[in-house]
Amino acid sequence: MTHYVDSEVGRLGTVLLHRPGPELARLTPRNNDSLLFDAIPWVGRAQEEHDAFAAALRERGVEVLYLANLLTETLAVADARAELTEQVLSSPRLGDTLRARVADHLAYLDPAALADVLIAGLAHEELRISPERPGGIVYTLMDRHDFVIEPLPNLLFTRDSSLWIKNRVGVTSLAMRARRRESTLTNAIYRHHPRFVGTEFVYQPGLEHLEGGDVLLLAPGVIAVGVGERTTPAGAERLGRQVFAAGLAHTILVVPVAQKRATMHLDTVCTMVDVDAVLMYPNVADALSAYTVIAGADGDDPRVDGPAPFLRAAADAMDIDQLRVIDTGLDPVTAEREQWDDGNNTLALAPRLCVGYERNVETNAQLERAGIELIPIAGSELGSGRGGPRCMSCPMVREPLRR
Ligand SMILES: NC(=O)NCCC[C@H](N)C(=O)O
Repeated sequence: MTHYVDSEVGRLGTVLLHRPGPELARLTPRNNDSLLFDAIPWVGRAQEEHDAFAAALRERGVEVLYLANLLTETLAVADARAELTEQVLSSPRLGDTLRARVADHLAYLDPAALADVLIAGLAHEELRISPERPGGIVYTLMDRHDFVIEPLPNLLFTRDSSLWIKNRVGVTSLAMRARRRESTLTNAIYRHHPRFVGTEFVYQPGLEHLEGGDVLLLAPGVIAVGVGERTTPAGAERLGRQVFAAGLAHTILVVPVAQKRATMHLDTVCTMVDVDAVLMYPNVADALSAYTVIAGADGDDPRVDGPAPFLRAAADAMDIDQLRVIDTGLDPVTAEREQWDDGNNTLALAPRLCVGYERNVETNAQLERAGIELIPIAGSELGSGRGGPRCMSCPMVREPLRR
């Protein structure tokens, strides 16, 4: 099975999604901020919206893989099960007594039930504690709203916890505490699931912070990396070194993005909709700059040029006259509203064909006017975590772009 992605827009063949489940039901007004959601989603409706998203992809011939299924299959491999169990048990929050109780609890779960716990976490009252097997001081002092194992409601955004560059997978190093454990799951899947046997890695968890939402494959050999709230300059440098060493790219554009929730990743302000066109938030488009990092010859340090305006630097690196820009919204206020609602965050299924949230009416009209076909999906509940179709998808196979 060959997984291969060298652009943002080559015809999509296979994509990794996560259908939201019980982990979303963990969100309450007490914890939604720390779990990185702006509202409390209606879980059933979010699932319906997600099923419609997956159906839209399948109708266009895309193979949809679900993370929970891959995880369940991975947990049938003894080494993977041992590794993932060990990882949750190693949390210093637990202490030895509670750790032993949690270990007992996990040991009896079949792979599907264990996958559920790794994704949805374990609430205080779900751990059966008896007088013969007490939870100790840690369990006693826990608030009943605390989690013994924290849930992963942002697993929905599969874009961020792994990425593919050509035939290599990168398992990322997520910046926010609420998301760090996500990459233990993707790491285990790519290392142990039979589908991925022999796959080489271009990034590993534990390295400098890097999230997939910041990585845009502008053209074969040219990668833009946003640096801001989630990806650090050191993460961008590390990715650059690793892709250069593996011969996966010749140029990295390092693009500073404001460290704000609305612009947490580069793909919240810019996504590609054609081989030479981006959908971009006009309130930042002109201010966005890029440093061009070019692979050194024979292991020399890479060369860093710039800063230059992002659109100019990108066109030069891509070896095209210019990168066409389609604006989010029409006027600045609509643009701001629609950027917040992930109007920029489209997923391309092929050049000039993409999926976007239906609610971003002006942005979608702009796309149509520019000759881009938009497949609208509902996202009133899905969007409460601040992510759109690109964030909710990790392409594993795209038709290579011919240059
Ligand atoms: N690539 C993306 O922009 N992903 C969206 C992630 C949303 C999630 N609630 C987060 O704050 O990390």
